[in-house]
Amino acid sequence: MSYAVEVENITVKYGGIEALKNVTLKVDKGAFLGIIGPNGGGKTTLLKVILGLVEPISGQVKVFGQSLKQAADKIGYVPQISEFDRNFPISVLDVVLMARLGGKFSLFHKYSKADIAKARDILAELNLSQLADRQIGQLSGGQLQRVLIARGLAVEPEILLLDEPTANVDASSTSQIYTLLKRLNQTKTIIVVTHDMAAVSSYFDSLACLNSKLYHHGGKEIDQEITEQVFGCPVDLIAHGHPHRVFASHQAGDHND
Ligand SMILES: Nc1ncnc2c1ncn2[C@@H]1O[C@H](COP(=O)(O)OP(=O)(O)OP(=O)(O)O)[C@@H](O)[C@H]1O
Repeated sequence: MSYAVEVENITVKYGGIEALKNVTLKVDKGAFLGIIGPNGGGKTTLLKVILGLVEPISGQVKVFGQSLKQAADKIGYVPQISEFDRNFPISVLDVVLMARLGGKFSLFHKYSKADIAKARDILAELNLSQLADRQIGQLSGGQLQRVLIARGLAVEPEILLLDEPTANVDASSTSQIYTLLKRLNQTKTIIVVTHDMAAVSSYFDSLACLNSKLYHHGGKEIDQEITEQVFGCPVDLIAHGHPHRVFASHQAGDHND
């Protein structure tokens, strides 16, 4: 089995803060991986290391067996919605088009017909065509999140990394977004940082638990010992009503599911 992403012995420090300690994570091609952990546990940092946006002090990352430089165009990124300035006066179509330029964005750039056609195709695939000319400031949270996914897909990646894609959306948009990701997973490796434990139980096929160190990577049924190590609190505080499905060793009958 070839790995989509191989993170080996990565350590990241921000000044005195050790955000990642010796993290090794090998993600199979075609995986739909959820990364969970407490606030400040290093989840975003790990995504940024995989993207080459944060430089580790030790360790290495490979994507499909290649260096990050060689494989940069194989990865699409959907940042946390809070990192995105929705007051920027730009249309939905332009958000997707800009991503096709990579780092070479210029206000005076003229997009090729092929770029415009591709951006429109992606919007159509995500059922967003009717919003193409809408200013992003006029979108709902769920719509903006799907536009950001469209932007992540604009580079036609083989791997899609998403940071909290359902943090600010309601239950119906959440299920729409995960259904969409599940569909995209038919052709892409998907890695999602999330606090959404319901998603963990119903959508992901594997799970990584991170709190500076990686405590678990494998099946999505994790035991109480791991959750206490990772979160430092009882399971019930994080399970949001889905303890049985998520936590295999949890006592049956403790909760009404
Ligand atoms: N640019 C930075 N400079 C300094 N410290 C940082 C920087 N980015 C992150 N950190 C620190 O590194 C640690 C890990 O942060 P990170 O954002 O990776 O965690 P996270 O698991 O994504 O958190 P959350 O769930 O709250 O989004 C935190 O202590 C954070 O304050």
